[in-house]
Amino acid sequence: MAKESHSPVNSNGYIVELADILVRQEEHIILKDVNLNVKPGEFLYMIGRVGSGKSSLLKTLYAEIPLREGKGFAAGYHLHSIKEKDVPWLRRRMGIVFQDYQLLIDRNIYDNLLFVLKATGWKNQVEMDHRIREVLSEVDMVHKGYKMPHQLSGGEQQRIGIARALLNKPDLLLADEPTGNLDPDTSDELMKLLHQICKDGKTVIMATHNYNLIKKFPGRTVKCEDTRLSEKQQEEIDFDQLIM
Ligand SMILES: Nc1ncnc2c1ncn2[C@@H]1O[C@H](COP(=O)(O)OP(=O)(O)OP(=O)(O)O)[C@@H](O)[C@H]1O
Repeated sequence: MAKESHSPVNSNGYIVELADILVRQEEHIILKDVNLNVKPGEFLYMIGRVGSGKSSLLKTLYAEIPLREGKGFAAGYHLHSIKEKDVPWLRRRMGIVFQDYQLLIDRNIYDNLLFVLKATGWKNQVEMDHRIREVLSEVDMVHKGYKMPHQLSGGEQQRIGIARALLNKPDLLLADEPTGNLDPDTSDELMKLLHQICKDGKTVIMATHNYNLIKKFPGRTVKCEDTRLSEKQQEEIDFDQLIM
């Protein structure tokens, strides 16, 4: 493993490197002997049945689940030795997108984004305003800042979820079932957006159990299955196995 660095990439050239890690939820072993290398700019799908450990692995990457066995590196930080005080800094290097959007329902979109900027240390009003406009433009929602979350469709709310994840210019975007609540057409639009964000230079790791999306938008794929993580070639994926 490379040493801690301010660069999001370690000396092996990876933005994520996991070596023989074990993922537990309480006393249960969810995944073991996990090895994974992700290069900057890659789009990686993480697939597997409900309960196979996709969310747990993502939570390990953003240090919600502490890494106690094995070694891990993500976006500039060693996960096996990261200090509590550094976890917010790790999270600033990652954007996290959730299935249920997790917008604050008591304020409009602009204020949702402003809240995150202030919470992550931004102070200058002009700079915050500029950054909010930039991210809204990236997700094609520039005229929707005044809307309340409930006035947006699910697809639009998820675009805002992505905009929020981009606020601090993360190197790595983690998306946990981002299309889980969306209809197929809206899911396709969102996938195009995520792939565009990847083309623009970000690394994207996306957990999904919707194999049809991978058929339409092919990409490197790893699967959580029977407590193991393994790489799958496109032809090995059973596209008929659509588990919603
Ligand atoms: N907080 C928790 N405490 C204990 N066990 C948990 C906790 N969260 C998840 N688990 C268990 O860990 C296992 C893996 O769950 P996880 O959410 O990582 O799977 P997943 O592949 O993301 O599933 P899904 O597609 O439903 O999100 C499941 O058996 C689940 O019941």
